[in-house]
Amino acid sequence: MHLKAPEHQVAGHIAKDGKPGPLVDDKGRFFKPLQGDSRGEIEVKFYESFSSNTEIPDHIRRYFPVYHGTQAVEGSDGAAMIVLENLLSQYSKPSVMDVKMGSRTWYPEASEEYIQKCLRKDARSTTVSSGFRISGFEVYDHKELSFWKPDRKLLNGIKVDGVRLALRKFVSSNTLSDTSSKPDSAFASSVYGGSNGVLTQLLELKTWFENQTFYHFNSCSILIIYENESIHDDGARAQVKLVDFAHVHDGNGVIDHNFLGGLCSFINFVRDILQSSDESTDN
Ligand SMILES: O=P(O)(O)O[C@@H]1[C@@H](OP(=O)(O)O)[C@H](OP(=O)(O)O)[C@H](O)[C@H](OP(=O)(O)O)[C@H]1OP(=O)(O)O
Ligand SMILES: Nc1ncnc2c1ncn2[C@@H]1O[C@H](COP(=O)(O)OP(=O)(O)O)[C@@H](O)[C@H]1O
Repeated sequence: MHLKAPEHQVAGHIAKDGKPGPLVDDKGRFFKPLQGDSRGEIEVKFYESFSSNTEIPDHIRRYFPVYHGTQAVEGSDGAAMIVLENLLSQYSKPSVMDVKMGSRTWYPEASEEYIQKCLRKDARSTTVSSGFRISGFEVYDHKELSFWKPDRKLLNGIKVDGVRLALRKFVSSNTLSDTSSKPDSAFASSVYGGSNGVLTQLLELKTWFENQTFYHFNSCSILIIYENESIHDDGARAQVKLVDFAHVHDGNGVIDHNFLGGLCSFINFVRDILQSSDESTDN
């Protein structure tokens, strides 16, 4: 089995200081290291529960990576990995964004030290103010014919205006590293709009979150993906997926207000960009 580091990972842990990072194979699978201090265990428990939960409708299941169990991986010093569907395997020039949901990324059962660390990051980013933060993104630059990724440290500190700008850059065709040029939002309607676009998918998820009480998706991310190669012909093939279940808890019959609130807020940001790009094409 030939394994390599994923080309378009936009957030989360990477192989560093002897610790394994995620890997992908050529058969469409994504291997995520089992994280220590119960996180790996919690994520496996979630995937086992979710994949056998017969009350999850198919139209919702498609928003989650397919789970293929766990496996000790030779290429990674025998480390145990969670084996998932590689969400990017069918994309050749993907733009990818990771949006961490919720107005708090901590939960009462966590250690005081962990809560304090989360609180600092939540307050410094748009987590507290807007109910989500952009954790990372990478865009295909149609002018430079290469991928562009903003600096993670800078991205972590952006405020609401920065989020609006990032959401526009994510769907723009002009040179993205040039801070003086205004993003043209050329792909806003093909990526965010339409019956298969991001907004429609987010609204479908919202309907489920308004009712589901199985799980509380603490610190979970929405991954947005689209294809640049086919954007002018076959379309953007935009997909919304949920990833990172290392802090999911039982919902115990209670709505996940933290995720739902963040989702509603994120929907409003996406809708605003769609509306403003419609207005600019009308003029
Ligand atoms: O260690 P850090 O500071 O890189 O924090 C990780 C976060 O990075 P960031 O907030 O972007 O700096 C990281 O955030 P992203 O996935 O990159 O959005 C996770 O929150 C990670 O925790 P976990 O894997 O969800 O348990 C976080 O790891 P832990 O601090 O929880 O180990
Ligand atoms: N199933 C997947 N297929 C493809 N890429 C993925 C998948 N899951 C996660 N990723 C990539 O890895 C990043 C980190 O994933 P995540 O599960 O949040 O890891 P961590 O727990 O280290 O934060 C995501 O932002 C995304 O770029």
